[in-house]
Order: sequence, then C-alpha cells, then structure tokens
Amino acid sequence: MSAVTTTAPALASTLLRRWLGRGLETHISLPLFALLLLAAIWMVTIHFVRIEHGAAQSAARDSVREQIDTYEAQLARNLGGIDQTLKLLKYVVELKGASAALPTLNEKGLLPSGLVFVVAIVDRDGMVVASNPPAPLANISGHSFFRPHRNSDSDTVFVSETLRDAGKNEAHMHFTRRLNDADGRFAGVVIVQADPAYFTSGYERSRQGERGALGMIGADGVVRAMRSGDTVSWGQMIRLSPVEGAAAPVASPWDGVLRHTSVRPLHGFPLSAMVALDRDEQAAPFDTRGRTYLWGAAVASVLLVLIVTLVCVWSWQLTRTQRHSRRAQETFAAASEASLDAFFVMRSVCDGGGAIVDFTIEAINGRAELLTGRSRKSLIGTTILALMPSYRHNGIFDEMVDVVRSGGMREAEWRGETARTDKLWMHRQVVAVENGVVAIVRDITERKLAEQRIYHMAHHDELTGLPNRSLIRDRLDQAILHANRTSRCVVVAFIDLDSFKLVNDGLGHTAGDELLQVVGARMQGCLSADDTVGRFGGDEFVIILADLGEDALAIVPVLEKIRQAVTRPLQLGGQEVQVSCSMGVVMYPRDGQDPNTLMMNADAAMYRAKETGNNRFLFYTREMNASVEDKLLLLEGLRNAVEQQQFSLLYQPKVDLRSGRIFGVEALIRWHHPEHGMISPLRFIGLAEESGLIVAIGDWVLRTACRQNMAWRAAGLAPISMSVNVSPRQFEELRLVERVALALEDSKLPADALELEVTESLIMRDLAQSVGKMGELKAMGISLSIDDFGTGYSSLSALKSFPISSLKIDKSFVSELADNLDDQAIAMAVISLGHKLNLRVIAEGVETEQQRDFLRSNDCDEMQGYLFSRPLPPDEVATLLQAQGWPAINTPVTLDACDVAAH
Ligand SMILES: Nc1nc2c(ncn2[C@@H]2O[C@H](COP(=O)(O)O[C@H]3[C@@H](O)[C@H](n4cnc5c(=O)[nH]c(N)nc54)O[C@@H]3COP(=O)(O)O)[C@@H](O)[C@H]2O)c(=O)[nH]1
Repeated sequence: MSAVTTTAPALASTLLRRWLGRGLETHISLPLFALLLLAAIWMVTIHFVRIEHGAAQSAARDSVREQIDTYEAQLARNLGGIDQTLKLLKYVVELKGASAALPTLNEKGLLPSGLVFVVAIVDRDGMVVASNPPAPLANISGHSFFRPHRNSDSDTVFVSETLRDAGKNEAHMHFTRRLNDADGRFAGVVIVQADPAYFTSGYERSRQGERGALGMIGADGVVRAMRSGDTVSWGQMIRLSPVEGAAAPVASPWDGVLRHTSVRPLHGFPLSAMVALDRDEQAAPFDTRGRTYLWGAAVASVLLVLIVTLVCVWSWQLTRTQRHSRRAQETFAAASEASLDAFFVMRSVCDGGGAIVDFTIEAINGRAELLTGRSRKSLIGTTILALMPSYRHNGIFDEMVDVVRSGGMREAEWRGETARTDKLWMHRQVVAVENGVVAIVRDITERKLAEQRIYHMAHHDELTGLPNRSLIRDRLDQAILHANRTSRCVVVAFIDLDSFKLVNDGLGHTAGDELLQVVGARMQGCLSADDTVGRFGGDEFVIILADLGEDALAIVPVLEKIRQAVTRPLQLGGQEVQVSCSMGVVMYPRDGQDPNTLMMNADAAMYRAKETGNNRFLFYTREMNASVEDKLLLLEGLRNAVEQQQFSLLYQPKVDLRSGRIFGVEALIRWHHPEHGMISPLRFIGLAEESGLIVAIGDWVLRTACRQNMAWRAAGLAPISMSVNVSPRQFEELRLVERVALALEDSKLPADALELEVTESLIMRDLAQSVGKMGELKAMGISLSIDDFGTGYSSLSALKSFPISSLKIDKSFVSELADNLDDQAIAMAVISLGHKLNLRVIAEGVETEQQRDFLRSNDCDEMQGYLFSRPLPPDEVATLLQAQGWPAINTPVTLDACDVAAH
C-alpha cells in the first residue's frame, strides 16, 4: 500500500513531464499555435471587413446626403420656375383675362418653352380656354387637380399625381393654381403640365448606380416621378418619413431592395425629394475589399493549415522516428547494460584530409568497465589509441577504419594484450554505425580453454598425454609441407616396445599403463620441443624429427639415445622391470612421398627390427616392403580361403603319460593355398585375428572338430576328447557361448567331450569378463584348458578363480627340459602348481624320450608332441585309436569339406 501511495505522485509527475514534453513536440505545439494564428487572422480580417462595412455605410450616407442636397436644390429650382410661371400666368389672367394672358406673356418672352412645359388656362367650368402649345378644347373638370381648387380658396400650388394621357403613352404631372375673379370667387385654374422625367433628369448613373433611385414624392405618399437606372416610373405608394441619410439601409417599398434612403420635404410644395442608393452597389467597392480580406484570410488559413499539416506530419514522423530511435537506444542501453558483452560506441576522429586517425569512445556499458578496469567517466572521451596503443600495430585499428569505410561488420578472436587481459581470450565484433563503430567484446576465455581441452583430448593420448594418432598424422602432414617448402627432410621412427605384453599380462594393466607413461616421458626427454613423439596405439610410439638434412646417419645418436632411455630399468609395482624397443626408421622424401607410405614403411622396418632380434633400430630399405606386400597378399588370400573352403583340420593326439594311451586330440587348422600349397597357422592365425576373419574361421574349426569327433564315435572308436584353440578375438566375440552350444547341438557331441584351449594372456585381457564366460562354458559341461602356460603372468590368486580343468606347459619350456635347469624348474613348478589347484597338467612339444621321462618322473599327467605323433588327418587318428585295441572301423571317419562361410 505504501508503495502505491509513494509511487502515485511520482507516476503523476512522470506523466505530467511526459505530457509537457509531448506538448513541446512540434506536431502538437504547432497546431495549437496555428489555431491561435488562425483566430488572429480571422479576427483582424473580420475587423477590417467591419471597418469596410462601416466605411461603406458612411460613404453611402455621405453620398445620399450629398445627392439629396443636390437633388433638392435642383427640384427647388425647377419647381420654383414652374410655380413662378403659374403665379405669373395667374396674375396676367386675373388682370387681362384668359384670352390675352398667353399672348401677353409670350410677347414678353415669359412663357416657358412649349417643348418642356404645357401651359394651360382653364375656366371655372373646367374648359381649357388657352394653352401653349395650343391644344384642342377639352373639359378637365373631372381631373383631380381641378376639384381641389374649386372646392377650396387656398392659394397654394397643387401638384397632381402623374397621369398617363388618355390615348397616349405619355404621362404628365400637373402643377395648378386657383384663379379668382375680382370678387375672389373661383374663376378657374392655371396649369403647368410637365413630363415627370423632367424631375428625374438629375439622375447620374455613375453616382446612383444601376439600382439607385431618385424621385419626387407627393405629400400623399404617391410617387410623382422616380428614376432607377433607365426606368422612369411613378404612382408607387411610398410611405417614408422624411429621413436624412438613414444609418442603415431600408428595404425600398416598391421592390424590396435595400437602399440607403434619404427623403427631404420640399419647401413650398407638397412634395418631398427622395434619393435612395442601392446598398450593394454603394458597398460594392468596400465589399470587394472585404471579400479580398476574406479571401486573403481564407487563403492564408488554407496555406497555414496546409503548411502546419505538412510540418506536423513531418514532425510527427520525425518525432516517431526519434521516439523509436530513443526507445531503441534505451532498449540497446538496457540490453547492453544487462549484456555479458562489453560495448564500446566510438566516433571516428579525422584529420584535415578526412583520414581516420583515431576513435573517441562515446558510450560504454558496465561490462566494458569491468573488462578495461577503468571507470565509465575515465573511458568516455578517451581515444582508442590512447587507451590501447597496440591496436595501431596489431591490425585492430585498421580493421575499425575498414569497417567505417566499407560498412558491414567484422569479427575476430584475439588474446588480450594488457596486464589485465593477457590471460583472456576475447571475441570482437566491430559494426559500422553513423560516424563510427560499435565494438562488442566478449570474454571467451572459458570457451577457448574448453576448446583447447577438447582439442587436447581429441589430439592427445589420455594415458601418456602425448599426441595421439590423429595429431601425429597432422604433425607429419605439417612437417612434410614444411620440408617441401624448405627442401629439407623429415624422419619418422615407428617404435614398438619389446616384451610389453609380458609386463601387461604379467603385472597387470596398471603396471602396463605406468610403463607406457614412463617410456613416453623418457622418449620425450630425448627430443627437442620442435620434434614430436606420440603414442600411435598400444605399445607403439611414433617419433617425427622435422627440418633435417639428407644425412640419415646424423639422427643415429638421437635414435640410440631413445633406445637407451627406453631400456633403462624402472620400478613397476615394487618390481624392477626392463623393456626394450624396436624401431623402424624412414626418411622423407627418400622412403615415401606421403604420410601413409612413410608410416607403412616405418612399420615394415620396425617389424624387421623385431624379427632380427628386438632392441634395435633399422632404417627402412626397399626389400622390407616385400613383407608388407606379402601381408596384404596373404590377407587377400585369406579372404578367398574363407569363401572357397581352402581349410582342413589335423588332429594331434594327446597321450596319458602313465598309461601311454590316447585320451584326446587337439584340432589344428591347415590352409591349402591353391598356389603356395600348405600355409602354417603361424602365418595366418595372427592376420585372421587382426582382420576379424578369425571369428568365421574359428567357428568352422569348432563345428568341424565336433562333427569329426562324432564321426569317430559313429565309426565305433572309443570316445576321446576334442581340444579346440580359441583365439582372443574369437573368445571376446559376444556370441561365443551360443556358437559353441550350436556346434555341440548340430554335431550331437556331448559337451564333456569338448575342451577349449585359451591362453593366459587372453584371460588376463579382461579377467572378470573372461572368468564369467568361462564359467558359462563350464556350466554347459565343456572343459577349459590354459594353453602356453608359463609364458604369461597370471597371478596365483587369479589362476585360482579360473574355471579350468588343465594347464598346458608351453613347448618353449619343454624343448630344453633335458639341459636347461631353469626350464626344468619351471616345468616342475607348473606341474606342482597345477596339482595344487586340482588341475591336470599336459606338456606340449614333447619330442624326445628324455623330455617325456622327465615329465613322467615329475608327475606330469599328459603329453602331446612329435615324440608320439605329429598332427594327423582324421583317418590316421582312427588308425592310431584302432591300434590301441579299439574295435575295427566300419564307417568312414573323414568329413566332407565344410563351407566356412556357411557358418
Ligand atoms: N586359434 C587357433 N589357433 C590355431 C588353430 N590351429 C592351430 N593354431 C595355432 O597355430 C599355432 C601353430 O599351430 P601348428 O602349426 O598347428 O603347430 C601346432 C603343432 O603342430 C605344434 N607341435 C605339436 N607338437 C610339437 C612338437 O613336438 N614340436 C614342435 N616344434 N611343434 C609341435 O605346436 C602347435 C600346437 O600348439 P598349441 O596350440 O599351443 O598346442 C599354434 O599356436 C596353434 O595354437 C586353430 O584352429 N585355431
């Protein structure tokens, strides 16, 4: 509530300020001003119109007065003359008689012109007795002008109404006086007859206009003569009081037209003079001026309205644009304040020639203060080069100038250069605005570091931190490019650790990992910063030495240093371990033109180094390529062999050392190459393993061996066990258990007649998983045996957990049993160990009787070797079994060739 009460006045004040502010806006203030101006214009105009109106009335009044004066004088003269004639005529008639009067007067020249007036003498009976000009005798006693004189002895002049002459188109007025005889009795009348036009001849069109009127009115209100324009009229009844230039025009009774009218009685006559000026005609000049004023005001008003409208529309648009712009600026300011980006609004500073020499900071946001470590106050007005002198040389200033010149936007990332920002990565966006640029700067350090981390992870080996295969390849590409540009050489060394497998399998993965880390670090320690050592995979390393001369021998000391560094003993899990390495060395461009060829050749040289005894480096030679090519050819052939069923199995008997009887056989594969003849599994099992072909091949071996065993049984031979070798990849394959079950099911061989031989190293790859899988197989009734026992490093505790039934002493220990005390000790230890774990122990590779005797005397359970039998085809195994006293064979014991691919 308090918030409401406290904010209401503030709101009202804001609204008032905004309203006043709006009022100041042109499109609002200008119309108000224009309204005032319009009112003023019209007030002045109306004022002038009124002045004109007054002037018109005043002028009309003056004119009427003047004209009535003139007209009155004119009438007075005319009427005076007429009356004088009447008086004279009366006098002469009364003196000399009617007949002599006119001649007397004519004689004296006292008669008025007969053209203008008709003078007549009428006797008491109304008979015209004399006239000038002469006229026929007539009686006028019935006329209106006769009776008043007969009935009254008044000696005043009588003015008759204007009458049209009978039978004529002419009209006349009659001015009469009474004639008396000597006794004063009525003796007749003297008459002066006049044309009414005679009394209106003073009409001036120029002064009275077309509709002005001038005339003479009888005291009875009847017009005697009146002219308006060209028309002379009479007889109208006009009851007008005598007026002297009335202030206002009045409607004329005869036609209703407004006229300024003046009526003035004529002294001595029952007549009045009248002048009436048409109001419109009189006011015409003034009205014209008034209209001019009005037109002027109207035109001025329209112009004013138009101009104001245009200005208002323009102003409104301008204001709207400004308001939008202001809102946009406010929004921009608010947004920029809230933004995580720093904003710098900068105006170009130009020299006299118009070239941009600097930028002045005009506005910034809070983020910009944080970024620069300077206050807004200190930044605004500062030039960018004063703030950041380095921008002149690092391209940023040139970029800003370029943005101003060509418009648009530029963006880039760069590393800070000030003490405050030298650890920061920033992204800038420079955008052209009017008279300058806006720079939007974002701190992207976190993103950059993340990118670097991701890049490092993607390009480095997690274990050793060394460049991984992808970065090795990249560095090699760069080194080759550089070598091409500078005509220099690059050396690539492919390094494989000797006996790493022993450490890894024997001491565990952790020890193996540690070994790789130590060895990697030692190799790195032998090289300069420009050289590269990377982990290619497993226990393989690659070294790239760039920018070298053509003398390959010059790098021998480096290679030797690496070899010695690797072979230095190290402590792993409390044990001193020593490994060596074999290196294959190639030189670009001598040994290959591209990275792939170089790597392949280095690999070939490394293998040759291994073949020739390990712990050495060998430079690549052309002949080494043959083995690589061989390998490729072999792989190709192996694929064909799978498709074209080029395999067969031999079976090597396993003999009980105590009874000397065969109790089982080991299935051993053979490849019958169509061109190269028989190929040893020693040559192709590894390749099949590498290529994955071992899965299909192993499956075929398993099925064939099971079926063969059942074939012997079907032939009536004694049941024996069948041992099948399972390679690591085959063992790890997800469907191994399923495949074994299928082989047993298809062949109907009892599970306890099948033994799978796996190596120690295979189990140790993933102990838990291996033991689990072995457990599943054992649960099916299948036996498991550890092949080549003694060459790996299974711990006793691990060995205890293996669900196996026998150990096979590797033939490398058996071969020198007769002379080598170490081998004897190992063989005896394995036998003892096996028995302690309730396992049977079998020795392989027994070739001599001494070996057999040693084994027998040391309680070894079983043996296998050339001494008893080489691996044999099925029928020969059958013969051997038969020879042991089993019944004669009555069915064939050799299986048809089986389709590997079909399985
Ligand atoms: N995964 C599979 N591996 C197989 C399969 N078949 C064979 N192999 C493995 O190939 C290696 C070589 O086998 P091979 O050439 O068949 O040699 C075996 C025997 O011929 C040989 N042997 C047997 N007795 C003696 C002897 O007295 N002296 C001597 N010098 N050699 C002898 O030993 C090989 C059997 O070894 P092992 O398997 O360890 O018992 C070999 O590693 C085979 O395992 C196959 O189908 N799958």
